[in-house]
Amino acid sequence: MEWLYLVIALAVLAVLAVAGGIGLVVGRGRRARPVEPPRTTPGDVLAPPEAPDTTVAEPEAEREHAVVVPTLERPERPASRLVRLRQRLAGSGTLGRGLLGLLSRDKLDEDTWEAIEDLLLGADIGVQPTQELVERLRTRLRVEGDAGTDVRTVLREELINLVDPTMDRSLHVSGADGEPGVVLVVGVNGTGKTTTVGKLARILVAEDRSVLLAAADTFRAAAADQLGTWGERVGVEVVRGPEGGDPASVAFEAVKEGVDRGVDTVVVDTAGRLQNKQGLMDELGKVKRVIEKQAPVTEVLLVLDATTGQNGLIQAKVFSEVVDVTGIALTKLDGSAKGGIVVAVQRQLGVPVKLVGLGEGRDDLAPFDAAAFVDALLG
Ligand SMILES: Nc1nc2c(ncn2[C@@H]2O[C@H](COP(=O)(O)OP(=O)(O)OP(=O)(O)O)[C@@H](O)[C@H]2O)c(=O)[nH]1
Repeated sequence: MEWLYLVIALAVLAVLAVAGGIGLVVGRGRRARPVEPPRTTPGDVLAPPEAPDTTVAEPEAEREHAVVVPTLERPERPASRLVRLRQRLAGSGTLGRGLLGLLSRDKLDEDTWEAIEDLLLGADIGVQPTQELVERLRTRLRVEGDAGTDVRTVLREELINLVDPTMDRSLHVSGADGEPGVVLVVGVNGTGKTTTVGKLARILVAEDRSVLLAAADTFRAAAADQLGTWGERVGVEVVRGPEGGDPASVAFEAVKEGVDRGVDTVVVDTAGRLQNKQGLMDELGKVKRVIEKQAPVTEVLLVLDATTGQNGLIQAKVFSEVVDVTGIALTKLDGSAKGGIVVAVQRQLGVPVKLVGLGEGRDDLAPFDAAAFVDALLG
């Protein structure tokens, strides 16, 4: 009989030992594993936002006891970003090269001037600015041509005039009396609004500003997640509400939080549903009104997709009638052979282009500069 007790006791001990072993393995498997992020150096073309995060994600239920050490990225400083413009505008190079080729002909006859006009119109510069530019070039080349003036120099000067170097292109991201600056970002769906908010947050962080983001695009749930990912990478928090909730209340909470915490800038992403002008006016009007119970909106940025040409301009016009737009972020300029849209949009909306989107990389948003832009066009 004793031998039977002995066998049972041994069996129980064996089972306990095996169970303990399994417990240990599961416990280890639960820990988060920080991953070395790719180095961000100026000039790098970074991966699109969908690139893997800097920490290995864990299932929600297992996250409770995990210690996640976030590794923050250091975004590129804005000053060095415009150098990428030249190569990214390669598609638009046809405009610069084409114009220079035509203007350098021995004889500038009517056919040549017509071809110049066609080239400018094809680059979306718009009818009125095209006529003005052609008139200026005709006069200057007639008067100065014989004196041996360089065609390229004349064209460069006139294009810069057309883009207007006198416009104030500074972003108003600071509030008065210690209040945060509030940047309201508006525009049609798909123009790159949320991406631009994320990229703008990086520009502000690169300039050592504290930032809070508001996911007031409650219409598209993924937009808030998208912003969360952008924010996480650079240590910026996102205030969000329930899906389908009131965008104005999210914006209000974010700006309130910004005031309470004393952050430098709050950037508010909005939904760009263009179902009708009245609906848009009601929604954006309300968002702006409730924000201003906390702090004035210092900048209203309209995001416009450069590849949509005149169509995009018509839609953009509706937004500019609904809110007082103070600056334009022109996205996807890298994919467009129609750099002339910069001139058309400024003329039609009467507002300066302040930022340009140059690609899907995280730091592919640059402050706009008229001379650098024209130099990139001329190649
Ligand atoms: N090539 C290029 N792609 C861009 C640029 N800016 C944004 N995109 C891409 O455009 C697509 C749409 O961007 P989103 O930011 O989701 O657009 P959205 O306007 O917020 O869209 P909704 O949230 O639906 O209103 C994404 O694939 C972006 O990566 C740019 O400057 N260049």
